[in-house]
Amino acid sequence: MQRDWMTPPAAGLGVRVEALGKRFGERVVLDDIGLDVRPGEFVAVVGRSGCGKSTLLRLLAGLETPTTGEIALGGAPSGARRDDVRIMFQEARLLPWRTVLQNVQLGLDAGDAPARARHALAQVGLADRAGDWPAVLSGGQRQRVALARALVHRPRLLLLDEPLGALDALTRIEMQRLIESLWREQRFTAVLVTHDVAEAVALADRVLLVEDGRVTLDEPVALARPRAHGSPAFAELEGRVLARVLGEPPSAADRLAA
Ligand SMILES: Nc1ncnc2c1ncn2[C@@H]1O[C@H](COP(=O)(O)OP(=O)(O)OP(=O)(O)O)[C@@H](O)[C@H]1O
Repeated sequence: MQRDWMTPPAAGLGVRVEALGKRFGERVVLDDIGLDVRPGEFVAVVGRSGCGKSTLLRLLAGLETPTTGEIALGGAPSGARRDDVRIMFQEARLLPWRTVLQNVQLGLDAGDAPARARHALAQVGLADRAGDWPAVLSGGQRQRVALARALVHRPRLLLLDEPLGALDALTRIEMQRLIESLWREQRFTAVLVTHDVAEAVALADRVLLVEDGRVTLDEPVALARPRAHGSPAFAELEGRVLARVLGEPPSAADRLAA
């Protein structure tokens, strides 16, 4: 029988951020962030280490409170954490004394929780590992479990804080493909923080650069999906965004294109 939780959620949540600032003591981390993410859009945020990317994601998740400015999710002012907004980190953060299935069903009401968790595990290709302990999984498999733990709540906004940062290059590309196919199927809005400009260009509709507490670049990625790493158009865009992240002057070709 088809159940509600087997179908994708109604629509992704739109995100609107205005004049967002965050200070920790005297340190101004975010100064004046403006951001508009359409429902169902996939946006990547890049920037140098320490520029405040994770802080921005934590603010969107309701894990931090803004010092100044406003965040609206789905048109409503955001405050506390909400169930349809999930966040995934670089570490899977699984409970080692619980099985894979128990980790995924944490936080669900009893009833059909095991069936929902199994469904989410199947979506990430781990249907046969439900009874395993986290310790026997590879790093990539643990991140799949973390992804299932987010998906089981049918998120309308998925926040991804460098979730593939600790994986080897091949596993990373496999996981990128999995995230992209789930995003296409489930239609959640996605905001990905990554150090890897190629990952941002592979997955995002737009790449944003955060510098000096502001968004200083908003680059649309108009390449057809799935995107071929290394194609000339991919490499050109990746090189251009990377140069901006590193603060290098534009090349002659960029100046002509601008
Ligand atoms: N809870 C906190 N208390 C004090 N300072 C903090 C706190 N959280 C973050 N910061 C500071 O805010 C700045 C931005 O941190 P954040 O983790 O958001 O950067 P990031 O761009 O995600 O960095 P990275 O790419 O290295 O992960 C850093 O200087 C960090 O020390």
